[in-house]
Amino acid sequence: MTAVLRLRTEPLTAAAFAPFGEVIEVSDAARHYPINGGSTERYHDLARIAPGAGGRAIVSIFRARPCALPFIVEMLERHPLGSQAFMPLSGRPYLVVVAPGGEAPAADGLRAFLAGGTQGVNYAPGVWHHPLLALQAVSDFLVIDRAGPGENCDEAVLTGAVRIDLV
Ligand SMILES: NC(=O)N[C@@H](O)C(=O)O
Ligand code: NI
Repeated sequence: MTAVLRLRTEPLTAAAFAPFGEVIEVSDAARHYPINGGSTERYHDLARIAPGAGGRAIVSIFRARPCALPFIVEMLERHPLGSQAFMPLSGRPYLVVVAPGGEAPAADGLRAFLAGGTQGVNYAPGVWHHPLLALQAVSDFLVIDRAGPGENCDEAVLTGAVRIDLV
């Protein structure tokens, strides 16, 4: 029987997520100022989009089916050559499961965040993360990541007898 490590989700905040990248959201903590004659407030430069050398930043939409809970995390991936940003378009929460960069993700280093429906995330290059985990219903996400030469997706199976059970 595989041991199950129960990983509780934590709220997504810029400070808590800082080791993994940025949170993309309307926040008074961000630099913001009025534009367009005052009709619009610009929340400026919220994430470091990094297409890497020879890469190009591309914009896509992911339509994701919801995952069932509790969710067993068995693998993570990373994009060593560029960042990857997700911005929810459907207004629903989703799960963000990450581990610090490095050769392989360690199960005891995993963090699980419950992202709100108006919070995006930008994974810095090389940050281990689980592929998109929508919740509740089919949800759309705007995705900004990298196109270009080179292999930009490493996958790692969580080793050891530990599986992460998100509750
Ligand atoms: N495969 C793909 O484009 N998406 C993943 O990288 C992901 O993080 O969801
Ligand atoms: Ni990814």
